[in-house]
Parts: sequence; structure tokens; C-alpha cells
Amino acid sequence: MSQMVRIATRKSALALWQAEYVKAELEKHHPGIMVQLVPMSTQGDKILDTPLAKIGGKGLFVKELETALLDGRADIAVHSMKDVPVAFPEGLALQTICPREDPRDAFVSNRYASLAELPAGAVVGTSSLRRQCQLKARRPDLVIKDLRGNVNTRLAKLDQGDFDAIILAAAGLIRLGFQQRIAGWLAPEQSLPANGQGAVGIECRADDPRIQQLLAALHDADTADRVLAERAMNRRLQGGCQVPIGAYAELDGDTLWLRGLVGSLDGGQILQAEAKAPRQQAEALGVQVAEALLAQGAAALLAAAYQER
Ligand SMILES: NCc1[nH]cc(CCC(=O)O)c1CC(=O)O
Repeated sequence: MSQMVRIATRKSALALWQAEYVKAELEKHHPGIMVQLVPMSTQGDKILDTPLAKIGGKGLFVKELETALLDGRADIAVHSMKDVPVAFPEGLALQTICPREDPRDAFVSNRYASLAELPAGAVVGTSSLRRQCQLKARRPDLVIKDLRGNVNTRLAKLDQGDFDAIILAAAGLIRLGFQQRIAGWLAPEQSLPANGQGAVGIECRADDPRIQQLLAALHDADTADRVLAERAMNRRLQGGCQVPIGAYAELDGDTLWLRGLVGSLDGGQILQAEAKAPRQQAEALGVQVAEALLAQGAAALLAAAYQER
């Protein structure tokens, strides 16, 4: 009998792209396998009019998918690692991390070629506190407005003229075929990416060796070690909620280089720390960079960001 795998996925274009990608990879590595998508709506998709940080943060995008796994309605769930809370539920495993797409933030505008070209008072759309604080630190003269919705919705709002520019993850734009809309890339020095940005992870039941065996072929160890360090940093700094934190790791041979950032919402204060370690010590590296940020006062900034919501 042929193997069957059911993929729980959100219905947004990006989520469906990622699920189709995993389906195609499974079919490539395991000829004859049957793969089925099980699309579902999550709280994060239903509530579109409120800033994410106010309604409980990123976990809203994954909870329904995880329930489907635990109920046996699906075998795997495909996530943007950025949206997966750092505290992980019991009974589930997230061991498979696919090769990372471009992790940078992208500048998208119909009028201006770069951030530097934006005039004072220009309106920039982003809903991420991380992007907001780094943007305000660099350009306090800009007006930052909240921008929710999936990638297509955000582009539509830009095209309607609601914003002079918007900032989005390059990965989502590239995956959906909107690469030509990227006017400029923000280097990590300008906008340190979120932990896991650009990486797709596959979650399954912890006690499902059949599925785990099938997934092994899709795993990318380089991406996994980078994301492990990034998530360890976020975990040491707090829990799950949306906060102005950047965490970005690169690999040079077998050496991981992790950079971390915590900011105030108004961009008035930006704390930064970085360290290097052998890739085998990814988690310890994350904790080390987090502690360097805490030593500079990160806890107070995060508490203030939490209060303001
Ligand atoms: N928070 C929504 C979300 N989750 C993952 C991506 C982009 C793709 C990725 O980072 O893998 C996006 C959109 C964005 O931030 O612009």
C-alpha cells in the first residue's frame, strides 16, 4: 500500500505555497507517496483589523494546525518558522527545517527606490514591532502605520495609495513570485531579521516514526543550526509574544555567528549583541547573546513594550 501524508496548512497564498513545496519535495524523495493538503483557517487569519501584538501574537497562526495534528486529522503541519512560538507544545515535534529562502526584510514602494529616498513624513507600513523600532531608530522623521494581512493584501494596500512604502519579508515576496516588486533589500545591519525568517519548518506528532522517517530527506542542517541559535536567543529573552526583537545567525564553515537586537517601540533605544561559536553549540550561543542583551537592560525594554500594548 502506498504511503499517505496529510498536510495541515493555513489558506493564505504563502501558506499554500509552502505546503505545496513540502508536498512536491515529499513526492520527489518518495516516489509513489500520496500527499494531501488539509487547508484550515486560524485565529490569526480571521482577525485582520487589529495589530497582531494586541491579540496574542504569533501563536494565533499555528494553534489550529497543531490541534489538527494532535486530533489525527493531519500528519504534518508546515509553518513559517518565524510564526512558530519558541515555547513548544508537548506531544509534537519540529525537527525538520527546510533550506532557508532570503532571510532579509525588503523595501517595497511604487514611488521611491530606497529607504534613503523617502522624504520626511513619508508613510511606511509594517505591523512588526521589530521592523518598526529599527526603522524609527534610523529614520525618526517617518510616519509608521500598522499594516496587517497576508502578503497579497499588504501589496494591495500599498497599490491603493495607503502608504508610500511597506516593509515585508523578502522570502514571502520571492515565494509568491513578487520578487520584481522588491525595490531594495534591507541588510541585517539596517533591519536585523526575526528569528526563523525565511525558513519553513515541518511539525509532526512526536510519536510518529513513520512520518519522521519520510521527513528526514527534507531537512537542511545548516538552516536548522542557524534557526536553533536564533530561537534559543528569543526563548531566553522571553516567551512567545510579539516583541521588538531581532535574531539572525549566519554560518561560516562550522562557525555560527549570531547577532541579536532588542529595541524600544519608538526606536529611541536599540541594544545589540553578537557572538560566535561552533555550530554544535547553537543553543548555548543563543543563550549567550540573550544574556549579553539582558546585561544591557533588555528586560526593561521588553517589559515596556509589553506594557504599551
Ligand atoms: N508574520 C507573517 C509572515 N510569516 C512569514 C512571512 C514571510 C516568510 C518567512 O519569513 O518565511 C510573513 C510575512 C512577512 O513578515 O512579511
